[in-house]
Amino acid sequence: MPNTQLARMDSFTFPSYSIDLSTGEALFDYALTGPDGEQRFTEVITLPVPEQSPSDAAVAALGRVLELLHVVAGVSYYKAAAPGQLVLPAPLGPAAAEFVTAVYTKGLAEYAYRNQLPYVLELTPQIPQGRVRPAAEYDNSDRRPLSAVGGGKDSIVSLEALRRAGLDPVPFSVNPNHVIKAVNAASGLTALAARRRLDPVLFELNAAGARNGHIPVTAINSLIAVATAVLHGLGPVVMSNERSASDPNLIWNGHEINHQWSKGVAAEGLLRAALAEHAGLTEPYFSLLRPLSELHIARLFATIDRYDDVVTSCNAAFKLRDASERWCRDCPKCRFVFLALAPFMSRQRITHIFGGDLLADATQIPGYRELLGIDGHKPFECVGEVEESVVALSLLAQQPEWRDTPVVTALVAALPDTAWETAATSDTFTPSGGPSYVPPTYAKALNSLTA
Ligand SMILES: CC(=O)N[C@H]1[C@@H](OP(=O)(O)OP(=O)(O)OC[C@H]2O[C@@H](n3ccc(=O)[nH]c3=O)[C@H](O)[C@@H]2O)O[C@H](CO)[C@@H](O)[C@@H]1O[C@H](C)C(=O)N[C@@H](C)C(=O)N[C@@H](CCC(=O)O)C(=O)O
Ligand SMILES: Nc1ncnc2c1ncn2[C@@H]1O[C@H](COP(=O)(O)OP(=O)(O)OP(=O)(O)O)[C@@H](O)[C@H]1O
Repeated sequence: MPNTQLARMDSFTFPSYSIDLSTGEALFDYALTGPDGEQRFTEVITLPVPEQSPSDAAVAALGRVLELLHVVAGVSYYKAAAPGQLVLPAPLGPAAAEFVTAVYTKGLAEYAYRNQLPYVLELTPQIPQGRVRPAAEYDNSDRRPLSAVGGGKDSIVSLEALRRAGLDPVPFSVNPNHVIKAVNAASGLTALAARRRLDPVLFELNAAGARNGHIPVTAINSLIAVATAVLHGLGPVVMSNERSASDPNLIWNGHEINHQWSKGVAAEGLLRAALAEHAGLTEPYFSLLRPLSELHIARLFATIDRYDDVVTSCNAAFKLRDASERWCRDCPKCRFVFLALAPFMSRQRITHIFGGDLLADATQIPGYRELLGIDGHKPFECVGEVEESVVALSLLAQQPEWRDTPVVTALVAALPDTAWETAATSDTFTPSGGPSYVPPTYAKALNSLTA
């Protein structure tokens, strides 16, 4: 379909979804419609099939989770045209409606900003009138947790904390690539995986110049994880989203633009409430690392060495096409993670993990200036707060192994005196007292890493 026609699309709808429990394959249909006709899409999500048939209660709860997933996974196709009307397939209660609205507005905020589409930030879904049948309560809170694994340091910290605390986690990933498979192998635990196949038509439209941009992928992965946990009779989904994920990159037209919105604490609260209301799940989902800074997580990661040969946090390794083998060593995430880990491990160990030494490379200085808030705004990537970067630099500046490297020397000279005062009084290593949904049974799990 030519892009002139796509640009005239005025409505996005959700014609149907279905699941075949014998194969785990769910089909989610979407449609963009306008005066020139219709563009249909089908996304295929395949859940792992359990050995034992799920109970009737589990199947009922699963159906409700998939209803939410159908609507949320539509963001990938909605964004190809961003019509003004978003017409939901069925009535929703207030909590589910609030969550879905937030996914399409706050979750697409970076997309709206980059494409200069301010109305997306104010989108109000059209929700069919009618009563939503209340969900039966489904309490799986005391079962084994499903621990989402993304291949990076954060999910490794959670997985090890849960394991050492005796909570017997099951690793889980969507579309595990070679990095995730290697992390799972290093853990020695038996993992579950779901498959997600975007409609290839979307890539054709993208190649032809359709609107494109960032989507709240964690909201989609999270619901796939919850669906898998319910289908397998497992307990809560444990995420590894840190406190800095809640910080916006910038403010635009009075709205917060946050690349990591669906990793933030507000999204976590909305998803939990939607799952409780719509699917009856009492303890479905939380982030174990929510109270911690990235730097604090990096310090915990440094205490674990069994994943050094495989851990990879660089997003370039997770592209659908032309992915990098491991760390690309030239993106904001590689720069930030290197800076965050360096104070807590030897130069030899970190150089082994990354395949190179970023602080010895003067061409990295401009990128580090952005992370430290000297130039530009916080990059649109999963990176910590400016204050965390400043604290990491202040630690490196005191270490003989690091203080004379070209990058550390240049950055120390560039930072204003006020930054050092901020670093000296920083609460980076104090868990925040802000909102966190970690249940009491799990709250002490992180101590198992430092004990
Ligand atoms: C790996 C990556 O960073 N991808 C982002 C990149 O996309 P690119 O074209 O370079 O590569 P692909 O990921 O292979 O995507 C190909 C096209 O498919 C579209 N698409 C992909 C996944 C999906 O669920 N829906 C889709 O429509 C995509 O738009 C591409 O056209 O740039 C894109 C545009 O900015 C980003 O949307 C891609 O981000 C992925 C969805 C992704 O998985 N990104 C995570 C690594 C990521 O950014 N995570 C954030 C958390 C964000 C959140 O709120 O969940 C983080 O860790 O901070
Ligand atoms: N493919 C995936 N399948 C399931 N969960 C995922 C996947 N990718 C990321 N996640 C989860 O989403 C959350 C955010 O991912 P993120 O990439 O920030 O974490 P990470 O890979 O553990 O660590 P790092 O921040 O070092 O990259 C984490 O809880 C992670 O476990």
